[in-house]
Amino acid sequence: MSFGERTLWHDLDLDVAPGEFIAVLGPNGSGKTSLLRVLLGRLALSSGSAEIAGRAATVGNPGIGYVPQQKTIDAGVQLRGVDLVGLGVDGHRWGLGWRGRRERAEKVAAAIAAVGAQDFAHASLETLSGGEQQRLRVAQALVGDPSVLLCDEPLLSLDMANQKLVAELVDKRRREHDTAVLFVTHEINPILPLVDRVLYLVDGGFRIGTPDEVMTSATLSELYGTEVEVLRVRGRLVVVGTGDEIDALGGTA
Ligand SMILES: Nc1ncnc2c1ncn2[C@@H]1O[C@H](COP(=O)(O)OP(=O)(O)OP(=O)(O)O)[C@@H](O)[C@H]1O
Repeated sequence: MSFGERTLWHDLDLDVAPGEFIAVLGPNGSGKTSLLRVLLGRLALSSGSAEIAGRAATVGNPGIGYVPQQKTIDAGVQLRGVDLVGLGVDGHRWGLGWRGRRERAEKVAAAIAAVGAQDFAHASLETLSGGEQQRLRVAQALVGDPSVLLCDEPLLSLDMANQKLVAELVDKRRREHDTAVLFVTHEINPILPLVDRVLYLVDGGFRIGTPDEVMTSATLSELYGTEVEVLRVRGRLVVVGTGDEIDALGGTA
């Protein structure tokens, strides 16, 4: 994938199995969101191909659920949680008659229940906390019964309890429905126990493997082209020396 002279990645060959949980890591501008946009059919590859369940990536693929980067809901937007989740329903599938409307409402209610959002789904989104809004965004992504779930920084600006809750919702989905997950994040620790493989992008290069294979001082030093240390502190991974926001020292390497 290139933009003019700039190559985000090349020779990237990634096969994601049903039910697999892949964390996509990398510094700002390394191409994580671009990778999701390729799979969503919103960005064309410079060369090569991207397929979802054997079909070329296209816009509006009902097999994909997408949790976009969290944006605060603008004050004055009178959208409720049920409306947001309803936007994720593929209209054609449910028809327009009362039966279609009832099936649609049942789907929306089931998705809201699956993320435990019944108590606040009828409130205006602008009145909800970041964690509550994020649970509804996950419900919106799941309501179409996707076989692939793409998540772009879904834990951003959530406290630890809500990070855990949202990560567990995604994990439950892939375990119960064999949904493959690509999870873009700057913070691997909240999802470390769930991750099968890591795709780590840095400045045109990448590594793919289990967290134990990729998250090592040797591998990341090679990838960043500078001395990087990966430490394990109380079960958490601490990365030092990258000079970017993944760095435990906050980019002051
Ligand atoms: N349509 C485009 N045309 C030209 N350049 C683009 C386009 N889309 C993205 N880029 C560039 O590609 C690079 C990768 O962007 P991308 O948003 O994929 O990075 P990212 O890894 O998701 O970053 P962040 O962690 O900051 O969200 C950036 O330098 C961006 O400016």
